[in-house]
Amino acid sequence: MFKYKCLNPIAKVGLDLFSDEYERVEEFAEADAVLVRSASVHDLELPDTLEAIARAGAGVNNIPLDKCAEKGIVVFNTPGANANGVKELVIAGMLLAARDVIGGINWVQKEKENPDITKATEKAKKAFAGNEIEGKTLGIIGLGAIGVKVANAATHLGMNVLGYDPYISVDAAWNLSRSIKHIKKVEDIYSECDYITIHVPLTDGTRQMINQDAIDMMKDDVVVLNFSRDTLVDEDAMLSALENGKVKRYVTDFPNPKVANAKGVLVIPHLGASTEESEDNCAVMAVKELVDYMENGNINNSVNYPSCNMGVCSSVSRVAINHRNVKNMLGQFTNMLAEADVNITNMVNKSKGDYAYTLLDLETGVNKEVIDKLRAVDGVLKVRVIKK
Ligand SMILES: NC(=O)c1ccc[n+]([C@@H]2O[C@H](COP(=O)([O-])OP(=O)(O)OC[C@H]3O[C@@H](n4cnc5c(N)ncnc54)[C@H](O)[C@@H]3O)[C@@H](O)[C@H]2O)c1
Ligand SMILES: O=C(O)[C@H](O)COP(=O)(O)O
Repeated sequence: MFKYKCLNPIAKVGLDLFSDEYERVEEFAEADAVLVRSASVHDLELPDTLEAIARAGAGVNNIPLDKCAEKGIVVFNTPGANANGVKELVIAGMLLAARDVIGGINWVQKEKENPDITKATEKAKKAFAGNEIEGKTLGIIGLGAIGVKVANAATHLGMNVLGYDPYISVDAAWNLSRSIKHIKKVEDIYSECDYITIHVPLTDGTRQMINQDAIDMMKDDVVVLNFSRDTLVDEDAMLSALENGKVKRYVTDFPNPKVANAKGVLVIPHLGASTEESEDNCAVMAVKELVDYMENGNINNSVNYPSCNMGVCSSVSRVAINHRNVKNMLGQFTNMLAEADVNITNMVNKSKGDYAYTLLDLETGVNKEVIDKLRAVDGVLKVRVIKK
């Protein structure tokens, strides 16, 4: 029996994929596996029993990835599963910034008891007029699952699209419309675009990426959209730029006390992935990842451990070892098994950064003594007997 805990509500269609072998628990401390959306895991004490955390979503800055890796806890996310939901809201954000639709709707609410509202509308509407986005230039920083979808959709709306991503994946490049101009220097995005949207993960390298220097390079009346994370933008610099008219609108999906009431900022309450479709997609992908890891030891879409897939075990037993990426680990494991007279029928050893993972299929079962010896190897972080 596996125990799982949901730190946020997770769509039923995903949770229904757990078989009777899984029990939902209320206590984090009891969980073997955890499902989470944006709740912070940083301040939680990670129980020794915890094997895996699946983020039903893209951003993993709410999870202490290294701390988890160090405890042999594999962290997954669900790449692309909510990208369409975000793409649609980014397009909406551009349209809401281009014309004062929200100001107009608020005006109607104020005038709703006015019997002459029809006539008054025709006088008042010029205050809410704006521009069209067709023919304008959109710059996209980060061409991953979301950036690519935004880029392709914007070209269909008649925008000129410039894209910047020095680490673009082959898959993303294949999916990108050929009409998108590949930009090699991010400065060119800043200086050439009427709309700029940022779709990169929050890391120490991207924090405050849109800073005063970046804003200084932008065209007057630029619209900046941030559906990634608030701290990617120096919001003090952004508010000054709105104040002095350099930036026309800042559209953000991340309310905080600084922007919530600031003039010129359109603040959406983190709704990018809050569609039934995205929530379902993320939940299904996250649960499948957890089940495959718990039952087969396979790792798909982990952000702190390497991908590793040996399918379903057809040998007598399978052992999974999470360990540091240092030399001679495999040699020690195979020697120990040979000494115990256990034959290896299949194995995979993969690494990602400082961490590695070894899956071993064995011709016979292994006793506790061998498992304890494997656990005692310097650099081993976790050993799991997947199949006895
Ligand atoms: N508002 C929401 O509800 C919502 C929903 C999903 C994702 N997000 C945020 O959006 C981010 C992106 O999501 P995604 O699904 O597109 O992720 P992704 O991993 O598919 O794409 C991120 C892209 O950013 C690129 N990148 C990284 N550093 C860069 C840099 N310095 N300059 C340019 N490009 C860089 C990567 O190469 C990658 O292609 C997530 O990390 C998350 O923070 C928000
Ligand atoms: O990174 C993400 O996937 C988004 O920010 C969505 O977060 P949510 O699952 O809390 O809506």
